[in-house]
Amino acid sequence: MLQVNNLVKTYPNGTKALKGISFNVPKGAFLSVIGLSGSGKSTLLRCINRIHEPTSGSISFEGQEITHVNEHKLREVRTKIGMVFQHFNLINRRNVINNVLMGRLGQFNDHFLGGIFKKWPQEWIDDAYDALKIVGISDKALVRADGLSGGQKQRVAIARTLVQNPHLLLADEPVASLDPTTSYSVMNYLKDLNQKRNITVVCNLHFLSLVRDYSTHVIALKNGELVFEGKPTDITEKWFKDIYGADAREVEIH
Ligand SMILES: Nc1ncnc2c1ncn2[C@@H]1O[C@H](COP(=O)(O)OP(=O)(O)OP(=O)(O)O)[C@@H](O)[C@H]1O
Repeated sequence: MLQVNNLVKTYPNGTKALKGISFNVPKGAFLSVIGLSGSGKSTLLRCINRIHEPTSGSISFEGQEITHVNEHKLREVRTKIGMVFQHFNLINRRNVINNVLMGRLGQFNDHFLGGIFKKWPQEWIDDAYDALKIVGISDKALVRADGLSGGQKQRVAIARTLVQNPHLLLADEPVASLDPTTSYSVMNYLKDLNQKRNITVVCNLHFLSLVRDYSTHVIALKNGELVFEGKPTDITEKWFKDIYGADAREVEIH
């Protein structure tokens, strides 16, 4: 469903963040992207949904080349690609239900002003409450986003993705700022999205224990290059040292 071919990203300051990355993501996969800090993981995700413009190379999504599409087409593509971030990206001064409803914005641009003035159609509001129930925080619907814990914020971000109903979810270190127990709970929601709703997931992760528990496929980046592609069980001690360096020790999250 996603083919990345020879993707290069050089930032304006000359940093070569991606140096020609190629890989395929099959439909229904849970692909983890691993690698040291600075290896290019966030840049890769941001190039896929064009938050950052790739310098060269191509990205094909559901059979369509999306690297050079116009603004109109790009907006349409983005309705099918959800994003979950390390720092949640909620609107802090708005309540939870409004944040969840933001997941519908891209699909219904005509209603944008309605959303801003809180005139969401009742059916959408009902859907948003259902999404909050799925992630277990419907009691927080009317609380401002800045009154939530990190784990609760990430569940709101996942509920926002649920109402968007994307075909592909890009998750950029979704549990990096959460405690281990909350991390597992958030990862389980992502797994449900992947398995029960058949949403393909591409997820940057730091902990290999999470990679082994949740992903079907793995790629590893090192200094902007793809150095490993395989299954989680293929990551041997030798590969671990290749990816993270000879002195690296695995840190488990339980
Ligand atoms: N906006 C930017 N302008 C210039 N350089 C950038 C920019 N964003 C990232 N970089 C650089 O690109 C390289 C890759 O960064 P990136 O954030 O993609 O890595 P990462 O693997 O996601 O790291 P982390 O795990 O710490 O989030 C790094 O050298 C980084 O300093």
